[in-house]
Amino acid sequence: MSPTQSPRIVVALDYAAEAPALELADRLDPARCRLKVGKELFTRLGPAFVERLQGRGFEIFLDLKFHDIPNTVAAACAAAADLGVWMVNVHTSGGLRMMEAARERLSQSSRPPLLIGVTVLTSMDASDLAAIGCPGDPCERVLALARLAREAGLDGIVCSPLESAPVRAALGCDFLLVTPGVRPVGASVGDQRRIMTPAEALAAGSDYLVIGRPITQAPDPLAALLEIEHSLAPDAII
Ligand SMILES: O=c1ccn([C@@H]2O[C@H](COP(=O)(O)O)[C@@H](O)[C@H]2O)c(=O)[nH]1
Repeated sequence: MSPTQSPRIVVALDYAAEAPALELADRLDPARCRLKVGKELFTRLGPAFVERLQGRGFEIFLDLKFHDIPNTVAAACAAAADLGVWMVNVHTSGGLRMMEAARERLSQSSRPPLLIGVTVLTSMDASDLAAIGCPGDPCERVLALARLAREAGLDGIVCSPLESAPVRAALGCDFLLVTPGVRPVGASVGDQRRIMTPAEALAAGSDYLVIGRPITQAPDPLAALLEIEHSLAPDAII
């Protein structure tokens, strides 16, 4: 990969403790991937852990999926901006005013992170949605929430790669599609429900592939990452 190219794989550092997470980070190259810090490690280790990773040169997706009243979410986004993260996210189901408040507050930051809206969790299928009172096709719901996120001025959404092509067709190219629910051929699906392979996800129009357990739980995480990169080459770069 040339230095001018930007990595499209975001490794989800979902570990129960700092040591294995840093052990993996120390084997990874910030030029080849970004890292995602989510609820588990952030709750255990806090902002200092994010700073340690940033100190090693990694751009960080702070995946805390803020979902609260507008004032609270805006303030949390400002805190994420102060931490210097690359990307932060909120739940689109928090509504237009909440997303607008986050956008507005980040516009006051000198170095705002990308602001991304979570649509329908990739662990949910149509029956899960129906059970919470939202019957219908997950893709239709993702499209509706994506339009709302765009109206609020967000930079993009989290969705399944299954929705990348329809969202691209509806909303165009200048809207980031961040997709978990990525499983290499043969990998365990786990709790994910709406999935594609890494190559399928890129071909469908995903900008960033969020991949956790297929890398972090592999006997050799670095080899697993390299295998995924090879499955994507030469399109794994932007
Ligand atoms: O809809 C969503 C939103 C976020 N995630 C997060 O992505 C990773 C996926 O990890 P895997 O081990 O590759 O399943 C994880 O941190 C989730 O919290 C998501 O999966 N779906």
